[in-house]
Amino acid sequence: MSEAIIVTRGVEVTLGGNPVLQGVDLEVAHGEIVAVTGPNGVGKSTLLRCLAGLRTADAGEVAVLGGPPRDEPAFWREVALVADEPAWYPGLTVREHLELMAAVHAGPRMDIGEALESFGLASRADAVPPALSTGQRQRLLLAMTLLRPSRVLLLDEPERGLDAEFRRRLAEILTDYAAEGGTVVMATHDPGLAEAARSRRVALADGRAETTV
Ligand SMILES: Nc1ncnc2c1ncn2[C@@H]1O[C@H](COP(=O)(O)OP(=O)(O)OP(=O)(O)O)[C@@H](O)[C@H]1O
Repeated sequence: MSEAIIVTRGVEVTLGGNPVLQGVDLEVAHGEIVAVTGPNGVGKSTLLRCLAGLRTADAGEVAVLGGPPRDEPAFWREVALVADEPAWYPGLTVREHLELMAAVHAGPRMDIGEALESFGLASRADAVPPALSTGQRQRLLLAMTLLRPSRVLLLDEPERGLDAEFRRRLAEILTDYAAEGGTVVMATHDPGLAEAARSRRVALADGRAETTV
């Protein structure tokens, strides 16, 4: 068994007086892709927020890369998150967003042209985000995140707004990332994406996590 990069033990979170997570045990190995599934409101985003250190568990333990997640630069240099907060600047073009990521993160994983091609954004390279479609903006967020080096990728419904063809492409992008030694946890409602990415499926139900496939 390879080294566990993410470990949770008995994680409990109560929100607005309601128990959401009630003892989540999860281990994610180095190079593994885990898809967290389950109905709306079951706690997938809450679990990701705990892994990202954006929410503290009321009980239990969370370790990412050997220690508790910390909302500080050293942690965020290793861990990349795509959630639903917009992370783009209205005054910069698609190409400039990618140039910005390449400039601030040492050792980008691909060059700008490659990223534009890989994420299907070449024809929109000179557009600003407000002029992009919903799916193109999501591709931009993913391109910015995958361009920078990281060891852990946390994705909250990465399929949001993406067409079927690009979802298949995303599965390849994620398997390549994992093959390079990255570890992925994504919350998803798309069983096709979870399967195409050859992920281990972990279903959240009644506040607990269970591997299903
Ligand atoms: N700030 C908050 N205060 C109170 N309740 C909250 C808060 N944030 C989330 N919740 C509740 O916690 C539960 C879990 O929410 P969460 O967003 O983690 O679910 P999810 O599985 O990601 O859902 P979805 O599939 O709809 O994205 C939901 O019932 C939600 O209404």
